[in-house]
Amino acid sequence: MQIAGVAKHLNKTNLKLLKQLGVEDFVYYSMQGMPSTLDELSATKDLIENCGLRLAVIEGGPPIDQIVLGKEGRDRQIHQYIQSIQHMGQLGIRVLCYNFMPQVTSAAMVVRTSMAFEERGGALTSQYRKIDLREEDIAHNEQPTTDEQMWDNIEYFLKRVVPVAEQEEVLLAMHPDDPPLSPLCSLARVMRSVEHFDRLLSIVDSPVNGLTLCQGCFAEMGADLPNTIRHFKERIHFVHFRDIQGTPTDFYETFPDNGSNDMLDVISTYRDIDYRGFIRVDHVPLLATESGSYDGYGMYGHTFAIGYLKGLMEAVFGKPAS
Ligand SMILES: O=C(O)[C@@H](O)[C@@H](O)[C@H](O)[C@H](O)CO
Repeated sequence: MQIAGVAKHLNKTNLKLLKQLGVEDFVYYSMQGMPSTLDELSATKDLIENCGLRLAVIEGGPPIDQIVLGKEGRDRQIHQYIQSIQHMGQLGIRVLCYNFMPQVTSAAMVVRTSMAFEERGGALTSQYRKIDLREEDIAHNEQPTTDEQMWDNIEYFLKRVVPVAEQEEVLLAMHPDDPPLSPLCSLARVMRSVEHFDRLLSIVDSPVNGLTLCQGCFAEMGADLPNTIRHFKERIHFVHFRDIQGTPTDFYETFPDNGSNDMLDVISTYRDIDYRGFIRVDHVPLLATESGSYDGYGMYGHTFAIGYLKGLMEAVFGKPAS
């Protein structure tokens, strides 16, 4: 298992910071799409490599909104999706983390009711409380959707994309819905339980059809993390390292050392299943040294969480050879 670093703002300073923390691999993260031509993706890879890191994971991926809701533009988007997977294959980028949340607005994807909940020492973090969610928080013009429509849309997508991913040796890592609750404002969200992930994996039973073990989301589901990791084993293609406190309908995100799960046990479980993929730090609280509003991607918080993760990994795997 290796740490891959993420920086919402892809610039040389952040890349250099990750390198200084001892990170060797990088996650390109954008919910607005990814470089769409081979040349653009190759230039992004060069920028990252010039700072001494490898481009290992694409997160977010190509536009998927039409695919998710089964709309008339979905074949065009699938065509673009296939091309992007081919580009990744050509450039040796082996992991694609994506999600199937209705992408009607960013507010309809990772849904929170507060972005200013106070964690330890007043560090800002996010909170979701079902009772606080109002319809107008997720304004959209879509017709209500059902679970079975969403499953049909996933199947339509996977049947066309998985064969290409197999050929290109690109691992597809479906990220859970966050929060894993459905429907939210009349839109169904199916990636919300261990059983539903089993169904996802069986729709096209290929080794490349896998998941992102987002610790935060599976914890939000109320799932036991070590058992869940053992359950999915080799179909885990990517890991998000974070934690929460609370229940599916009332939780807040925590520092990774301040949540409800035993992180040493969790990291030991990845060793037990011989997980060989990447793990990245996910949402972190906003610290006093930072300005702006909370978005989970402050570099100070990431620096703390990477250090903590490195310590856990050293305890479990031993000191890496220098
Ligand atoms: O901060 C985030 O956006 C992530 O926690 C996920 O929502 C994840 O990146 C996406 O779902 C991947 O497509």
